[in-house]
Parts: sequence; structure tokens; C-alpha cells
Amino acid sequence: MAVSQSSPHHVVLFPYMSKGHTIPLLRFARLLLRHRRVISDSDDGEVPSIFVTVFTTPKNQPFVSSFLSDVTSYTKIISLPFPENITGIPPGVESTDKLPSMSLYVPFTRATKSLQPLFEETLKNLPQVSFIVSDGFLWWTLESAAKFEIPRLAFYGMNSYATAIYSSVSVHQLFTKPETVISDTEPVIVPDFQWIRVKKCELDPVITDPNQSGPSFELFMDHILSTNKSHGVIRNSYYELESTFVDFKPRVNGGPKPWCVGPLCLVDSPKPEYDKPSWINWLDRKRVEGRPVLYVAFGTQAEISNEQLKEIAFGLEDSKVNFLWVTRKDVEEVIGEVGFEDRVRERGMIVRDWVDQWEILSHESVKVFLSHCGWNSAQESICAGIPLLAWPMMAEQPLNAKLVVEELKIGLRIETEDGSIKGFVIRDELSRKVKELMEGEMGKTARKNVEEYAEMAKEALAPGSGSSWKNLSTLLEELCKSRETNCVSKIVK
Ligand SMILES: O=c1ccn([C@@H]2O[C@H](COP(=O)(O)OP(=O)(O)O[C@H]3O[C@H](CO)[C@@H](O)[C@H](O)[C@H]3O)[C@@H](O)[C@H]2O)c(=O)[nH]1
Repeated sequence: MAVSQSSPHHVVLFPYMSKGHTIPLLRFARLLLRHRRVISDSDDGEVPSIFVTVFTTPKNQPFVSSFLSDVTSYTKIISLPFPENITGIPPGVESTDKLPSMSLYVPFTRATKSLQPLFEETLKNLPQVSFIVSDGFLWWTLESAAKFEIPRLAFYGMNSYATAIYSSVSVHQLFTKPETVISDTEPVIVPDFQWIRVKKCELDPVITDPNQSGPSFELFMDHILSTNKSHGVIRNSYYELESTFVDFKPRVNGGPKPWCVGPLCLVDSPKPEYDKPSWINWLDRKRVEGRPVLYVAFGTQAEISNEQLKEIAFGLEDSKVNFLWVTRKDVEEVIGEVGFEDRVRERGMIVRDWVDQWEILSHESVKVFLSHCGWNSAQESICAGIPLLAWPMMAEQPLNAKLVVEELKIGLRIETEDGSIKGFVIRDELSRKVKELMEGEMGKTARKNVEEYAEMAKEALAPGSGSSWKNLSTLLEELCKSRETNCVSKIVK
């Protein structure tokens, strides 16, 4: 159905240089194109009445281009050179998954500021921009947008649950009051959500460090301050999934309005006819054999020690389930046992390539996802109706795991030996929980629950009627009016 239109929008997107942040914003580009469709005067049927410019850097450009390869008529990609000579960062590294260690996150993120002058120079020469959506980690883009009087919306990869808990813990200084001494693993009630308990180790240290100073804290504050001055926040989630937390207002005057427009994985491009990769053929074979498969993957930034990787390998072997494991490491080299892959070959496949994770999760053979609970992975699993075995490792992942296990009841949590997030997971814990979720009663309940959320996810994006669809319509109308007012006031001046 064609929607009534005002004049076309030109939207600028600027993703942060990390796959977990870039992928959802590129999917957002796709959603914008799908959303604003008008009947063309020619015989082309419906065409988007919007065009999108994506800013990136040279080494990230191929990934961005291939993601948007079927919508090139409505998208433009501009690369700005990434700075060189940043202490600790090897030359040519322009994405967090290529960093030797995530401890370089602060200098890497700070370095993006040197893109600002050229970004502004380029903006000056672009057709009129209706609004900019840039990653919250690119705090300086607010200043650029303000110079050109363009509304800026911040995008964070986080959901409303994690955002609400972080806000509540910060506002109430749960771990930072001078007189408070709380151990890392002691559960504490979250003031605004009396039924939720968090441990200090489940939160990012910038929230719990009583000193509230240092490079990480200063960077975090820059993100928060620029977000608070933004027009709004784009959230990759949907209202029905976490309504209590979407509605939560941490302060009297609120902050920038959050707009739930997801789940963005549902706007992924349709797969062209292609030669199936070996792992999809393997999953097809498992379907024929009637063997359910556990999918194992920990996103693009997880740092797993060799000792832990070895324990995962043996835990998977002990569980006796069929598994597809995507990992960048050479498992046999790490465990020091040539023949491991051969030994498990009939039941297990290990893949070291970049895969289309959404395609894997959508495959009929996949029944459970052992995941670090990065928000994209967790939400992709929910949308595919797959229960999660949650093993959070860093950032807001522990909170995503709590959402999955405690609120939504769509999975189980892997426990470390000492109860801390960075702690060690033994093979028995892994194989026991895998079997419980793949074969036990808990698995059945989790599956039933997650299938309901998968259904709600589809409805949220239903054209015209879905909650996320309507949110984006309202936002576009609002921004359209603000652009027109802006033009009139410029003419009057
Ligand atoms: O071979 C691969 C590997 C990854 N992916 C995709 O890459 C994305 C990974 O994102 P996510 O699951 O969120 O993991 P991270 O890369 O770890 O994401 C970072 O960014 C997320 C969004 O802000 C946060 O929730 C995480 O904590 C943070 O680590 C997902 O869309 C995956 O489908 C693939 O398609 N193929």
C-alpha cells in the first residue's frame, strides 16, 4: 500500500566502526527505504521517496557496500579517511573486531573525532539533509549536526531494559556512594525495579567506579551529554518485548525521546540465489537426518582465553548434541589436539569464516543458540524463535542475559565457577545446560515463550499497524515538519 507523502527526505547515517553497531544501522537504512514508498509516475510501481547517505571509512566501505548492494539507487556511501598513528592501534585497523584487544576501545573511539572536519566539509556540499542518525559513540557528530541546524538522533545498540537499569543504578548511585561497600558478586536490588537484583560485576565499570574519573569515564560522559542534547534516540527493539522498560522515565524532565523502531534484523535483505556455503549444506543435511542443532557464536568482540576455548570444545563434545560453532580461532591449534574436528565431524561443524548469522538462525535445524548475548545476536535469536543459552562476557551483555532469562523466560544462563562475569566456565556446566535446553522441560517452555515473542516481533513491523512501524511514521512526520519550519525560518531571516 502506498503511503501519503510530503517531500522526500535525505537522511545521513553514521555508524560506529564495529560490526555490532554498523549492521543494525544499515538495516535501519533498509527500513527507511521500505517505509517511505510512493507510487512512481513511471511504471516502476512503488519506489522509496527517501534517499540515504552512509558515512564510513575506507576499510569498512566494502562491508557497507555489500550490505546495501541491492539498494544502490537510493543510497550513497562516503568514506572518510581513518586517522593513522594512534598509539597502540596497528595501522589499517578501522573496526573494533580487528583491534588486538578491546582495552584499546577508548583511544580507538577518541580517534574518530579527527573525522569531524572532513565530515562537516562533506555535509556542506550534500543535498539538504532532513536528519542525521549517528552512533552514540560518535559524540562529536552532534556538534557537526548543530552547525548545519540538522536534527541529530543518537543510535545505541542497546535495548530499553539495559538502558533503564543503567539509568536507575546511576541516578541512585547504587554502587558509587562513598559509604557503600558492595562486593563484585553480591546481588543488590535495583531501586526503580524492586524485583530485579544486579551484581556490580554485571555492570560496566564506568557505572560502578566510585572515582567517576579517568579516560573511560570521560568518554562515557561525552556520549551521554551529546545524547542528552540530541533530538531523540533510535532503539533497535520493539515495545511489546520490554514495555515496562521503554516506558521508564529515570528523571523528571526525561531525556531525549527513545524511538523503538525494531527489530531491525527483520528488514534484512532477501537472499539472492547463490551457492550455499558449506555450513548451510550441513544444516540442510541435519534437517534431513532429523537432528536438532545447537548454534554457538560469541559475536565480533568477545575475548576468550585459550583455556576457556578448550573447555568449550570438550563441553560441546561431552554434551553429545549436534553443533555448529562459529569462531575466529583455530580450535585444534588452541586445544593442542589434532583430530578433534575429525572426531566430532559427524555431530559438529566448526566455521572460521564470516557467516550470515541471521540465515543460520532462520534455518529449521537450529534449535538453541549459545550466545554471548550481544543485543543483535539475542534479538536475532528471539525473532527466529530460538531459545538462548546466555553466556554474557562484557559490556551490557549481562543485562541482556538477565532480560532473556529472568524477564522473558526464553533461555537459561551459563554460570561461571566464581559467579563473576569474567569467571571460568567448566565443561560440565556447559554440557549440562546445553542438554537441558536442547532436550529438557526448560527447553520446551523457553521455546514456547520465544515463539510468542517472535510473532510479536513480526507484528511490530507490520506496515501501517505495527508499533515500531507507527513509531517511525510519527518520527518521520515530526522531522519533516521540523525541516519545513527550519526552511521557512531561514527564508524569513
Ligand atoms: O560471522 C558473523 C559474526 C557476526 N555476525 C553478526 O554480527 C552482529 C554481532 O552483533 P552482536 O551480537 O550484538 O555482538 P557484538 O559484535 O559483540 O556487539 C557489540 O555491540 C552490541 C550492540 O551494541 C552490544 O550489544 C554488544 O554487547 C557489543 O559487544 C550480529 O548481527 C551477527 O548476526 C554475522 O552476521 N556473522
